[in-house]
Amino acid sequence: MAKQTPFFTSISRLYPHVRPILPRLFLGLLSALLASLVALAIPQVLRVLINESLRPGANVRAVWTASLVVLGLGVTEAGLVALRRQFVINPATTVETRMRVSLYGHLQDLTVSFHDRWGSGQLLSRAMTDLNFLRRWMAFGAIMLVVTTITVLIGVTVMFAMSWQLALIFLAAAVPIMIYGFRFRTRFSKVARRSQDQAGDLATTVEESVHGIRVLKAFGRSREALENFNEQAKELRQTEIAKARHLAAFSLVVTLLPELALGGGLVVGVLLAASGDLDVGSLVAFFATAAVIAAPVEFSGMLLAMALTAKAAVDRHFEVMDAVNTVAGPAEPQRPGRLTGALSFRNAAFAFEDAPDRPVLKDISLDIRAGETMALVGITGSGKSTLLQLIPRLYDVTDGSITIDGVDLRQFALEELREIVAVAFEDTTLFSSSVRDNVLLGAPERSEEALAEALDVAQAQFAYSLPAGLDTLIGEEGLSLSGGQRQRIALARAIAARPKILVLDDPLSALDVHTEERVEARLREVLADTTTLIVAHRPSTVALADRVALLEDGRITAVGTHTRLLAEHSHYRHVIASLDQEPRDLDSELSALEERTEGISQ
Ligand SMILES: Nc1ncnc2c1ncn2[C@@H]1O[C@H](COP(=O)(O)OP(=O)(O)OP(=O)(O)O)[C@@H](O)[C@H]1O
Repeated sequence: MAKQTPFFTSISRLYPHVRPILPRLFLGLLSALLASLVALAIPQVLRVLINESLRPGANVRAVWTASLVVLGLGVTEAGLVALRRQFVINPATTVETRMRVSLYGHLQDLTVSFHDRWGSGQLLSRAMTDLNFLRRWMAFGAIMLVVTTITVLIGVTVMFAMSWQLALIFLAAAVPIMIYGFRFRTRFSKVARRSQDQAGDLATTVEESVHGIRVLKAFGRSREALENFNEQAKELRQTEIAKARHLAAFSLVVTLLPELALGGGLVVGVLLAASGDLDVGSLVAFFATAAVIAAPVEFSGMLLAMALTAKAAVDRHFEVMDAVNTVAGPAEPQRPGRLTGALSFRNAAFAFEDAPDRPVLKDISLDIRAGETMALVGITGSGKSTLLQLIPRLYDVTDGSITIDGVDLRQFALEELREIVAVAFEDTTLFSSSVRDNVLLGAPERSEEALAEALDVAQAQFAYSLPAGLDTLIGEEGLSLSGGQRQRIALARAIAARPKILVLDDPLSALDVHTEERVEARLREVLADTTTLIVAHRPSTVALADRVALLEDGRITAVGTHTRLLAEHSHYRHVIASLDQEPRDLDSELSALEERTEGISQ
């Protein structure tokens, strides 16, 4: 459960965003306040009207004048309400947009560890629902809360001025309202927060099931997914009902008590008028004033509920904005004197944030020479993908260091590091845009040549035959590509970035043998002067490498050529044998390799 902060501490955090629009908000507030004061003035005109027109020999012109004044005040009040809207709606949408953009920017900066922990729906609901609510609160709820408070205070003062005895009856009704209001605030805050969090969880479930719709259908789990969703939706409904109940109970109190005061006040008022202690005009004006402030008082429950929901929205927004980006570039970045792409791990270790005592990578020391291609081999779960993700600093080492040409990754400007290192993961993500944009995502220059070469190396020529060629929309909202096609586009994206260091996480796993052979042939040429670390799940991928590093339970246990490791390392032989789909005779393969190597060296 998030820790509760006082209301004003939370709301004051909006100040930097609201500051630029404060003058317009203030004008909006002023319009709303004037509208309320005009409404409060009407009973005073009524008082004069009654006292003047009902007395014997009254002047008929005075009746007309007073009626016209009442009409004029009514029109002015309507005009001022419209003016409030005019003043605040535009600036409030500006604040909403700015906060949304800064949230999105911050989410882009935050670490992968942060995104591992946060459900996408929670972030979605913060970016959309919470900020949408905050806009409506700034433009209406906050202003009306201030105006209502001022109106009630002025109204009560006017009522005291007209008859302190009657006003005291109304004041007595206000005491239980305030006590109840305090309890309402505490209870409502909790359910408001709970409902917003549950709405976020519900959004995560929708997102996940839409994303995984094929799996759910294929495994016939749609019914379970629906039941799970139904449960979550019911929980949210219960919370919403609890919210509505709290609000209804408070609204009942704020409506009923003034009505009771009105009844009691009427009896006392008539007695005062009968005894001559109060003139009839003041009696009517008193109750007309009470009627004017009755509406804001009744409305106060809703306004308070809006304010508490807005506070929860602010807290939720800043929970994300306060998350610190631990993977940031240094204030004074360094770069190597000469960038060759030599990559070194020095006693590097890594543990995920949720399991700090169980390091996934331990004491990794590995040197990959500039231009060298090294394959990373290990059984499933040994930490290969995790190790690759350390290189573009998707995660930071928890111990030791990784350097490029002697400079620690953490000393590079982050943008520069990510220009030096390009990645292609097995699980490819394509964006909702054209093939061209997807491939050139990280390219230093958006040239047709770079695009064509990258597609050629990745053997992704199929892209030219798509309905709109390279301008075909792919990704979530575009054309669906096959797994192998997606992988080749992702590989082309990594190649088009022309990195010094290429990090490939089993990028050919979905390709058929022939396409894989062609990609490998072209990759060999490209990789000639690019330092490459490639996770290999197939012996054919291992064959691309100059040397192989064997990862066993998070440790590098052997480094060498494929031939040497086959000859000397039993676990390596075991891993290679397990990678192969076809049964292989490793001994005869080794003899053949040795013969070939001897032939070359002679
Ligand atoms: N985000 C994460 N949070 C916590 N633990 C994780 C996370 N990602 C991976 N792990 C754990 O780290 C270990 C290594 O995972 P990793 O994906 O690096 O293995 P791998 O060698 O690439 O496996 P595979 O060959 O199956 O892809 C696994 O035990 C996995 O459960």
